[in-house]
Amino acid sequence: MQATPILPVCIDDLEHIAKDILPSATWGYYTSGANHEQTLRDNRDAFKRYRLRPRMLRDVSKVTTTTTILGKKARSPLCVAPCAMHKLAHPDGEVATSKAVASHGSVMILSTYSTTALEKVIAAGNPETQYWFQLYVYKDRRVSEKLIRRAEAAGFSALVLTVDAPYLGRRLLDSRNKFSPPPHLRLENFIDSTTDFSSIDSLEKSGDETFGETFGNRGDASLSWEEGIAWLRSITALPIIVKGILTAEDTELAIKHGCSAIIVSNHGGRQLDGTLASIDALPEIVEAAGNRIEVYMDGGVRTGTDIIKALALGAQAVFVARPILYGLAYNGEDGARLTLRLLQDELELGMALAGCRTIDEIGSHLIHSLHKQACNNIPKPKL
Ligand SMILES: Cc1cc2nc3c(=O)[nH]c(=O)nc-3n(C[C@H](O)[C@H](O)[C@H](O)COP(=O)(O)O)c2cc1C
Ligand SMILES: O=C(O)C(=O)c1ccccc1
Repeated sequence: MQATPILPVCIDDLEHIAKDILPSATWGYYTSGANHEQTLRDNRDAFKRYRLRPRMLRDVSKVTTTTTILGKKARSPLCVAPCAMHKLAHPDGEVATSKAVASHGSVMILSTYSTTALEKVIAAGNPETQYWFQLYVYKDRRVSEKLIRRAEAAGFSALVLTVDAPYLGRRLLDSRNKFSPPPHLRLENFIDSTTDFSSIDSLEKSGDETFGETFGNRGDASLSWEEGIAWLRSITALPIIVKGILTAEDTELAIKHGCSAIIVSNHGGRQLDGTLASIDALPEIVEAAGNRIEVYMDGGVRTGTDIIKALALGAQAVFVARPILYGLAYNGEDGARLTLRLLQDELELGMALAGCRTIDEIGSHLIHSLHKQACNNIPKPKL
C-alpha cells in the first residue's frame, strides 16, 4: 500500500489522501464509472498516447494563460465541471468550490444536483468569474423552467444541457454499496419547488427506489434535438451549451439547433461504457465545429500537460470534476484552491518548457500521436 503523502504536490497525491478521508461508499460514488469502467480508464490512458513536441529557445521569461471562454476574458482555460453533491466531500460544499474558482478566475458549472442552492453558490463568487448552470430536463417541464428562471435571476450566464444521461449509467460499485446519500444533505435547488417534484428535496430514497431510478423516473428521456432544444430556446435567451457530445454528427446538429458551444465528454466514464476517451473524440469534433462554435472538453484531466494536449488538439477550455472533489475532501475551500493551483502551476511550467508564451501559441505542432488516426484532422499549427 502506498503511504499517504503529507504534502500533496500533484492531483494524484490529493486522490490518495481523499481516498483515506472519505467514507468508502462516497469514494465509490465519486470515483467509479459505468459497467466495466473501460471508458473511465481510457479517459486517463488516452492522454498518454499523445506526446509533446516542445520548441526551444523561444524566450519564455513571461508566460500567460489569459484567454477567452464563451467570448469573455478568463485568467485560465482550466475550469470546473458540474458535479453532484460537493457536501459529500466537505461540509462547505459548493460554496467552497465557488470561492476557489473565483480566486482562479475562469468558469464554474454548477450541477442541478448541488447540495447548495444555486443563489448561494453564485453569491460566493465574483463578477470576473463565469457561472453556468447545468440542466437536466424533466418530464415535468415546469420544474426545469423554474430552475432556469432562478438561474437567470441569480446571474448565471449560460445553461449547460447534459445530453448523455437520458438514464443514469449503471455504476456497479454504487449497486454493490447500495449507495445512497446521507439524509442530512439536501438537493437545495429543489427545496422551494412549487411543483410535485418537491419530493426530491430530500435525498432519502422513496421506498425501494435506487438513486438511479429516482433520477430516471423524473428525467425526460424523450428529449430530442428538434423538440428539446427548441423548447429551451423558446423559454430562455441564455446561451445553451450541450455537454456530452462525442461525434461530428451531433456537433453539426448542435450548431444547426443554435447551441453556443459544445463540451466533449463521456461524463467521466459514468454513462455509456466503451465510448471513445474524450481526448480521442476531441479532434473529430473540433474539425466538425470548424470555428463556428467553441469546443471544450472534460474527462481524465489530471496534469498541466493534459491541459496543454487538450488545447493543442483544439479545445478552448478544459473542465475537471473529480480533482475538485479530492481537493474539497482534503481541505475544503483551501483544498479546492490547491487543486486549481497545482494544475495551473503545471500548465504554466509545461507551456514554458514546450516553448509557448501564450494560449494562442499552443497549437497542433505540439502533438505527436502514438495512434496516428486520431490526429489526422487536428487544426493547423498556430505558430
Ligand atoms: C461524482 C460525480 C458527479 C457528477 N455529477 C454530474 C452532474 O450532476 N451533472 C453533469 O452534467 N455531470 C456530472 N458529472 C460528470 C462531470 O461533469 C464530468 O463530465 C466528468 O466527471 C469529467 O471527468 P473527470 O471527473 O475525469 O474530470 C459528475 C461526475 C462525478 C465524478
Ligand atoms: O452522478 C452523476 O454522474 C450524475 O450526473 C448525477 C445524476 C443525477 C443525480 C446525481 C448525480
